[in-house]
Parts: sequence; C-alpha cells; structure tokens
Amino acid sequence: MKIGYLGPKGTFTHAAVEAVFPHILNVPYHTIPQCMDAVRDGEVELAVVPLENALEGSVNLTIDYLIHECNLPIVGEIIAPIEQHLLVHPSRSEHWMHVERIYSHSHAIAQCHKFLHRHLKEATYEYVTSTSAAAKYVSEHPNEKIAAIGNRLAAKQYGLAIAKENIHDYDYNHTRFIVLHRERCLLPVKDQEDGFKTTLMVMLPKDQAGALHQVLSAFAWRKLNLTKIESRPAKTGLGNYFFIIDIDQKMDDVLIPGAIAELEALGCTVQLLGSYPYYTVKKTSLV
Ligand SMILES: O=C(O)C(=O)C[C@]1(C(=O)O)C=C[C@@H](O)C=C1
Repeated sequence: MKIGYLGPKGTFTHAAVEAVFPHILNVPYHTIPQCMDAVRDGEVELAVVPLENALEGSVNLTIDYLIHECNLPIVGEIIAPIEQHLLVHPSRSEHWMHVERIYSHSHAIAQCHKFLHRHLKEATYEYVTSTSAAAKYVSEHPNEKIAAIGNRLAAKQYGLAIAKENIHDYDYNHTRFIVLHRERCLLPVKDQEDGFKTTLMVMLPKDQAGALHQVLSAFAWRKLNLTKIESRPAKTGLGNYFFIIDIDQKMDDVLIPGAIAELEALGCTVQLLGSYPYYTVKKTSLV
C-alpha cells in the first residue's frame, strides 16, 4: 500500500503521515491537487492533505478541489500540533534579522504575522506550495538573503539552521489533515481513534427566506452537535454558496439519515463527503 502526501519531504503533512501511518510507504506530491489526482488515478491508495488550521482557517484549495474536481470520500482525519520556526542557511543564523525575503506556504506565513511584523518588517513574502518546498529553496540558494518558515523535520532534511523557534502567533496552533481513498474503507491504523465525524456538503435552494435557519434546525432538534459550518462559493454566480458541515459523530441509522432526508425535502442538495475516525497526534510524535 502507498500513501501520497503534500511534499516534498519535511512538510507538516509528511510529519502527520509518519505519525499515524508509520509502516506505510509514503510518496510526496508537489501540490494538493496532484495528491488527490494520484488517489483518483490509482497511483496511491490513500492521500493526506491539509484541510484547516486553527489560526488561519480552511485550506480553500483542498475544499474546492474536493468538491469541484475530484470527488473522493474522506476516510480519516489527523489533527496535529503545528510549530513554526524561522529557518535559514547555517551561514546566516547569526544574521537572520537581515533577511530580505521569506519563503513559505501562505498558511504558515499567516500564522506568524505578529513575529514578522515585529522582527522582519522590511522583508517581502514569497508564497510556495509547502513549508518544506520553501526550506528546500532556501538550502539551494545559500547566497540569497532569504529565510523559510517551516518545521524541524524540514530544517533537518535540508540542512538549515533554526534561527528563531516557535514564531507562530498563538500557542494553540493545530492543523486538521484529511485522509482520502477511492472508496469508503477502514484505515490501516493501529492506534485507537479519538472519535468520529461525519462531513456533509449542503447546497441551499435558491433565494429561499430562512433556508439556512431551517437547515440548522434539522440538526438542532435531533441534538446533532455540529463542529464546523463553513460556506464556499459554488462558482456558479455571485451569491451562490455551498456549506460544509461537520457533525460530531459517526453516521448512524436514524439521526443523520433523518436530517439528510429533511434537508432534501427542503430543496437542498446534500452529499455525504465521509463518516470517518479522527486521530490526534501528540506533540512528542512530531519531530
Ligand atoms: O506546507 C506544509 O508543511 C503543509 O503541510 C501545508 C500546511 C497547510 O496547508 O496549512 C499544513 C500545516 C501548516 O498549517 C502549514 C502548511
């Protein structure tokens, strides 16, 4: 079995995969869509991609590609702690405050705005596909006055020095990663799951007063606890949205099917994106 992840080696996604699937061969892909395509095309059985960060919110590319381009079921979730460090070429570790350009994933840069504003005001930002792609670039350009934002694994992988540790703005920094498969399946994980979630995509009927209120009440009176509701543009016109709704439990025989049937009776389009276990990675399992 093979598992694809957002690479190159040393991303947070890579660390999450190694923590939960230590015995499965993992394969890096350059972008999130490439990871998903690899599952769809059967190059790998599973893929892990970032979905949401506690400080910066959703990874829109993941949600949009999943809904609009690559319809794969979510079969698991990994929640991992995120610690961002400022990484430089070792020759620059004493002079990190003189770097002129910062490379990283947009989410990583956004998680460190306070630090960057305080200590590297003049620096410009270069957004790349992942934190480890940034680290790799910095290691390959030792003569440029640049730094990357990333983790310890990337520093080690690309021979960079950690100039400043823990530069993320808030202590509670976690990211949710989803595990995708071609079909619904049981995950080859030895650890006990920490719980289950069910994720739905709901498209409201057009221009109906109180539609969102009615959708929420279908969950509320059944006492189905929602852990997330988020709207994304349907890409069919201004004002057209779909909602991603996470329910804090496994798919059952009565309550969730009942809620779905009620939503459909209201004129909504509902798609089950997955009902899956989640695993929380402890700080110590990440390098
Ligand atoms: O670039 C990485 O290291 C990733 O795994 C991607 C990603 C993200 O998309 O949010 C994952 C975790 C961090 O929040 C920053 C970046």
